[in-house]
Amino acid sequence: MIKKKVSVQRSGRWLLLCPTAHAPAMVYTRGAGSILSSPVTLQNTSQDKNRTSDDLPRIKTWDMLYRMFIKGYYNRLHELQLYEKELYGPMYKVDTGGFNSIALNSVELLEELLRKDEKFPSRGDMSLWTEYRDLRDIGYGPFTEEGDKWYKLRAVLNKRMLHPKDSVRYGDVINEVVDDLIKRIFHLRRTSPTGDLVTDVSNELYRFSLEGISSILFETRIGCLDEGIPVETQDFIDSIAQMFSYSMHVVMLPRWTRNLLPFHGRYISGWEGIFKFARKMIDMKMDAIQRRVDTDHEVEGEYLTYLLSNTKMTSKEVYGSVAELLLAGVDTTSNTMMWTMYLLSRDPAVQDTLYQEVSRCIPGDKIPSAQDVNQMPFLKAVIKEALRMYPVVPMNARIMIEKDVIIGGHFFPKKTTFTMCHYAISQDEKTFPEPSKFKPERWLRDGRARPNPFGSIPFGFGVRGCVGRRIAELEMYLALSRIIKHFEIRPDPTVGEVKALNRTVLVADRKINFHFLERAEERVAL
Ligand code: HEM
Repeated sequence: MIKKKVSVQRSGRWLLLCPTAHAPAMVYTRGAGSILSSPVTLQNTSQDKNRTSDDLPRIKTWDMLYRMFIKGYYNRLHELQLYEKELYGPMYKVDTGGFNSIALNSVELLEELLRKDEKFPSRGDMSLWTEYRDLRDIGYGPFTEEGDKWYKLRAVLNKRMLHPKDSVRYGDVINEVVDDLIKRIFHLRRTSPTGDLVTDVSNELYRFSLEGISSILFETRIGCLDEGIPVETQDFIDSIAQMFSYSMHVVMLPRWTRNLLPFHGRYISGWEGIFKFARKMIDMKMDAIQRRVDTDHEVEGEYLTYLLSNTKMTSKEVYGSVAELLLAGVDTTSNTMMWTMYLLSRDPAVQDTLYQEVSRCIPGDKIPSAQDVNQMPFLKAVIKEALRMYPVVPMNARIMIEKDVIIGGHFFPKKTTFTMCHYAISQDEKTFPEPSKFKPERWLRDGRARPNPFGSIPFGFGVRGCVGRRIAELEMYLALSRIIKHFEIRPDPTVGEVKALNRTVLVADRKINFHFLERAEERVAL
């Protein structure tokens, strides 16, 4: 709550400029291949001190192209990590002319790198995203900003978002959206031919996630879960899809094709649509705040109100940051929920354990609150395990900008790019026995030895880690606990076995349907 009289600034800037960061799809969609056939083991001995990247197994352009386009890894780059680890061991060099990096593919090397990370960690070139902002003079957000400016921006954005106790304040807002999700599941299954089937669940979860994150970031509902989505909201959804789907063309095609081919124009028009909507929502909030200030009323609100009235951010800077928070917070959360439900649907025993915990902690018609979630360790473990098996951001990057670094006994000069193979690392049976089994219990703090924490870090690590982590977790906990309370989720046998594709994030290779069987003891009026 803001008590003092505040004025909403509309001009000036205190940050901006500097390329970088990542859209998970862009930075992470580089792959590789090689001519080496036997595994290589790296040892950390004193003689390694003088080793450099020249001593590492090397992957060249044609190997990469062969693997991606002939062997079909283009869409399955996460699986390529497993394949390459078999061939080259835990550290290898990707040297494809335009893109050079050192791939780290073991938990030890990953930990070593992240513990040596710099004060202002960097993920790499993000000009794809900054270009539009430069064109329209919009501020950079947490993804695209770098260096000291990024650090200061994160200090502002982290407040009211990153601390576990911060997420509690969004519990009621999220629960309203969860109410609508549950109602929508009831409606969809009722109107299905079998009376319990919901088709294309990913799409429903996308709508839920977008509504959830928008209701936090815009402090208003945008109607994604309504029967007929409002036209403006639909345009916004289409713009997001358009921007992402034309990103790859923009990355792959040379600049001179931009005036000849339609792709770059469509990419830019996707951004236009995103910012048109975001600007409208933010301006509406700003006007409302200004009206209250002008009439000497208290200004009340949460995240957006805080950004607009408690920080020195200008509206253009707020547009930039809010748009990036929003884009980062939809596919990630919705696909994690989808994979979690997929795993639960195939494992009735785990699903039942979860149901027992949920119904014990939230008996009767009680709606779980953010605090109640802390009484449900198995619920948390289920999502943690789903993120281990399907880390929606399966690969990430770091560039050591300022300093040389030694990793795994090898010397790397500053400006070296490292790719972190999170997917393969989280499948390593040394860290996770029976890695392909869905075993949430491995995360319980019940006296058993816990896995190396770097084995699965789905939200990244350190000061550059995910800013939306607490919100994403709360959304998933509140939604999943309610779904499991009402329904037993069963697979739709007509769908068959689902594989993951490495697109913007890890997505399913087909539309997924579930049967939602209403639990007799939970039949409550909605
Ligand atoms: C299951 C859900 C999510 C997962 C698995 C996830 C994962 C990640 C990962 C792996 C990173 C990179 C961290 C690093 O480089 O160390 C990241 C960054 C980021 N995430 Fe998330 N994320 C999720 C949800 C969200 C949500 C809901 C938001 C917005 C509220 C969000 C906003 C961001 C932003 C802005 C960054 C860039 C931070 C920076 O560079 O300073 N994410 N996320």
